[in-house]
Order: sequence, then C-alpha cells, then structure tokens
Amino acid sequence: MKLDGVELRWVEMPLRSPFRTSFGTQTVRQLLLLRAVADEGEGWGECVAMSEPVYSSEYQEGCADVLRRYLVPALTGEVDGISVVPRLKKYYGHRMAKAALEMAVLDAELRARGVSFGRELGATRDRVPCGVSVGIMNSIPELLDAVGGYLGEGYVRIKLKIEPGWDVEPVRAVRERFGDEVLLQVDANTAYALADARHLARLDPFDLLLIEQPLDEEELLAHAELAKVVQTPICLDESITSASSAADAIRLGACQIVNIKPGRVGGYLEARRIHDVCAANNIAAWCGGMLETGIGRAANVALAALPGCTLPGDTSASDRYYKLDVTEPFVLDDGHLTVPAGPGLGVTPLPEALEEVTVKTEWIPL
Ligand SMILES: CC(=O)N[C@@H](Cc1ccc2ccccc2c1)C(=O)O
Ligand SMILES: [Mg+2]
Repeated sequence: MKLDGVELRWVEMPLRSPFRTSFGTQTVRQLLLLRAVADEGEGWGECVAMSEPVYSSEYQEGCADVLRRYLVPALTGEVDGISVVPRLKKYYGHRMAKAALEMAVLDAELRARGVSFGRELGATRDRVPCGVSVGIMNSIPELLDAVGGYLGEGYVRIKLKIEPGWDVEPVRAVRERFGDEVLLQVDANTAYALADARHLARLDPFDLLLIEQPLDEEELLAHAELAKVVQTPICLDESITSASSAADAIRLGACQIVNIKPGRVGGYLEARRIHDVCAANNIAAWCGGMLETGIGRAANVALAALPGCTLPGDTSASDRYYKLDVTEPFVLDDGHLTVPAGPGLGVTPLPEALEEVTVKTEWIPL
C-alpha cells in the first residue's frame, strides 16, 4: 500500500462532567485524530496524548510536531500496518504518536482486506464486560451517587481514582454502601511513595481486585518492595511501555496484573505482544482507557476481546465521558460492549459530529 498523505485533526470534546485524578482535573478532551489516505483506501487512528504532559511525557502539540516532521515523512513507498513501527525505529520514543500512525495505516490495510481489528488481533469473543473509572470527588456522598449511577447502568467493575487524602475512606464507603460482591479497584496514577506502603496496606481488608500504579512509573523495584507489604495485587499502567518492559516488571515481581494501553505502548500490535507476555506468565491483563473517541474505543474493545484480557477493562460506553461521540455511540448492553465486526475498526466518523468537534486540520503530504 502506498500513502498519499496523512490528515491531522485537532479535536475538542467537552466532558459530561469534570474528571479528577491525582494529576489534575480535566473538563475537555483535546486529542488528535489521524486519517491515512492510501492508494487502497483510507484509515483512522487516534492519538491518546493529553493536551498537557501530565499523564506521560507526550502531549498533543508535541505529537503533531513529531508526526509532521519525522514520523509521517518516513512512510514513503510501500507500507502496511506491520511495517510502520519498524520503519520508525530511528526515531526514539513518541509511542503515542507512533501508535496513532500505525493504527491509521493498519485500519486502511484491514479495510482494504476486509479483515476486522478483532480478527487481526486474535479476539476470541464478540462482546466484552466493561468497567468504569470514577474520578476523585468533592465528597463521599457525591462519590456514592456516581458509583450508584454506574452500577445502575450495568458496569461490571468500579475503579476509583485515589490520591493521598482520598483513598481508604472512599473505598470503605463504597464497600459499606454497595457490599463486598462489587468488583472494585483503585488507580493512584503514581501519587504515592514506597514510604506509604503501610498506609496502602490499609486497603487490604476491602478485597480490591488491584491497586493500579501506586508509585512513580520508573520505580519497578519499589513496586516489588511494596508488593511485600501490601496484599492487594499491584497492577501497572504508566510503567508498562513495551512487551520487554512488561516481561521485566513481571520477572521483578513489580506487578501481578497489567493494564494494557495501545497508545502508551506504541500501538495495537505491541499491545498484542504484551497481552501474549502476560498470558504466558499467568498474569491477568485488561484494556485500559484514555477517554478515547469511538475511533479508539472500537480498537480498544477489539483488544479487550483477546483471551488474556481476563479482567473488565476501562472500555466504558461513549456516554461515560461524552454527550456526542464522533462515531455511532458505544452503548452498554447488560454491562457489555459489542466488538465491531466490520472491516478495520468497523466504525467510521459521522461527518457532522466530526465537524462539530474539529478545531483544526492539517494535511501532511508524502
Ligand atoms: C480511564 C482512566 O482512568 N484512564 C487513565 C487516566 C486518565 C485520566 C484522565 C484523562 C483525561 C484525558 C485524557 C486521558 C486521561 C487518562 C488511567 O487509567 O490512568
Ligand atoms: Mg491508570
């Protein structure tokens, strides 16, 4: 397949309600969508970087710049999904930008071949159970209302964002109100230090599925030390950047569970490799979320359908975050989302909705 060029699209999606985590509060999702235009057709990719480098080092404008200057121009001549990342090896890092470009080329290739993302990745299910990520709230009553609402919508797992000062009490309140059967986990987004080990062990009595990324993303050995004090399984998110980093973390005892995010690890093909490393080591894995539009959501639901994704992911319905999605909305059905079965992503943007949330476009010719 030969690329004519790639269109970058700056998209701004207001969140239904502010989403607060240990790294800040978001009220709008600013992201890049990519449209790869090739001789065999076109494909869509989503860059999950935030507008600011507060989750990881990448950010929206930085991704646009590295795509414009280095990554897209490198894809001259024959290219297909599997060859994108190897062709970009000379450029260090920028995994979210690379993931978006691989995704757009892979989508174009799969649409042309009539193969779905799920089929390509090795999905074994046609629907997946969905969890939901709940932000830090101003009060416990507000949190309980939000959790009650999501349980009422059918979500099969609740994830609470935590930070020092908002951890044991919210977990205790949710357990007391909704009982011990609810699948419950927490995500600290690196907000704690190893010195907080005994404090984090106070979460052990609440039978959580996992504690996600309690420490800094580079502290693998510290997570292994933490795991000796805290009984609740440790899950890593920000720390897992590739299949080899997953293998290291598992061997070091830094995690018992892995949150797989294709954007964070450099693409859906690397995400599948991480899935395989986890499965080979009997490590539970699940598909994380970056508040994607229906474009990224479609690909994430396909990934979540792989056999080694044994825990509900953050593949929530479109209306968890957005009143209006750029594709037909993903709607929760009995706590599950259906894996798109059409060629490629199986979804395409709705032109009017896409125009409404687009703030700028840029054509990068090859
Ligand atoms: C669903 C979930 O909790 N996602 C990330 C954190 C996160 C939170 C807020 C975000 C806002 C804008 C863009 C990306 C974001 C990612 C996580 O698992 O750590
Ligand atoms: Mg996380």
